[in-house]
Amino acid sequence: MSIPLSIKWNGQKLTILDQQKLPHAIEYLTLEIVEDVYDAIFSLKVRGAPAIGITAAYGLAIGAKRHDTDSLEAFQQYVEKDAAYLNSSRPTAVNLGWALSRLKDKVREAKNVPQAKLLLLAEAVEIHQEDEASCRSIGEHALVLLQGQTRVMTICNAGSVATAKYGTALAPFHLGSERGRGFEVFACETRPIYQGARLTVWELQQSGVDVTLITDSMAAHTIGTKEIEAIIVGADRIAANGDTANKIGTYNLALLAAAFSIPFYVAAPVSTFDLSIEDGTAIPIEERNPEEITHTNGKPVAPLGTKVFNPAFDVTPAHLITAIITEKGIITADYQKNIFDLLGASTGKGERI
Ligand SMILES: CSC[C@H]1O[C@H](OP(=O)(O)O)[C@H](O)[C@@H]1O
Repeated sequence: MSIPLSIKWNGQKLTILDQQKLPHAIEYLTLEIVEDVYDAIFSLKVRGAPAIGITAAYGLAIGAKRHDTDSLEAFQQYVEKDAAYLNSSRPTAVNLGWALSRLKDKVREAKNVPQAKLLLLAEAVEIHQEDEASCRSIGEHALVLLQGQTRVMTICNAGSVATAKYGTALAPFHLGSERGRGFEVFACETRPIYQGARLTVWELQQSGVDVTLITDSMAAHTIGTKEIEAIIVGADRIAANGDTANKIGTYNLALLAAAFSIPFYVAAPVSTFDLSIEDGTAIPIEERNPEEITHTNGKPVAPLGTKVFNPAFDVTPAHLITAIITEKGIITADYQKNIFDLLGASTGKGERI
């Protein structure tokens, strides 16, 4: 797979692929301080639930290196403050808070500040490496599920650049291409910031996958006329009952899948599950700058001062989801029961994974 990695850590330096420059430029940014990481996440230079979590983890670790104190208590307070700041960059993807929580837990194991700093960094590297393995496993499980299905639709970008590597929803296409398993993918452009047109199309072309770009409003007509056989999407937060938050427009596709009686799959690592919430009504939905809708290339399209509603995500009810594909396996309804079975009895209600 010849797609540039979204996140690089060389032991000293954190660099990210600037996703706002894709697909026409491959540029990496070095993030040196916590504020750089916050800005990179907030401005979607790095985006995608898993990639956000990995980047924030490194951000917390590099930020902690700058805290010169011998007091472990003071150090832990600094880390808590930095983690809260990074966690405020975007509200919907649970991977952000999940990754930061893992690092904060590690600090509590430390006996002194130098050890705490090493533990933070080691945990960030661990999260990064785990995600690559998880995405590859999701791709393998998804290939099994998609057997006999060639024409598949997706929305947004749940691809390699949104993760450590391979992606979630796009993982089967990247892996399949390496094995001569052909797909015809129909990518929704994903207004208002075009993750589908800019990122998914580019990724799949890099992997030699047959990809066709459509506007979001073409989805129903395309499913019917092109005889789409399945829809597969990523996720930003999955509640205990299986309700799933993903890019705005995903709910539309789930309704269309039901109307056309085709399967609707969610692909996500277990780090995207948030068992502390019963259902999707508790998932915070990010609302972004109205100019993402009123402007194109910085120029106003709508009349100035137009009232705008710009939610970046929607929530698909579990009953519209055919299966959730994770690195640990595939789950189907009854999600409430099967999610806990999949994750083991240790994750009781109210615990994050
Ligand atoms: C595997 S990426 C998951 C998820 O994140 C994306 O949102 P954004 O581009 O705003 O970061 C999109 O919802 C993907 O499906």
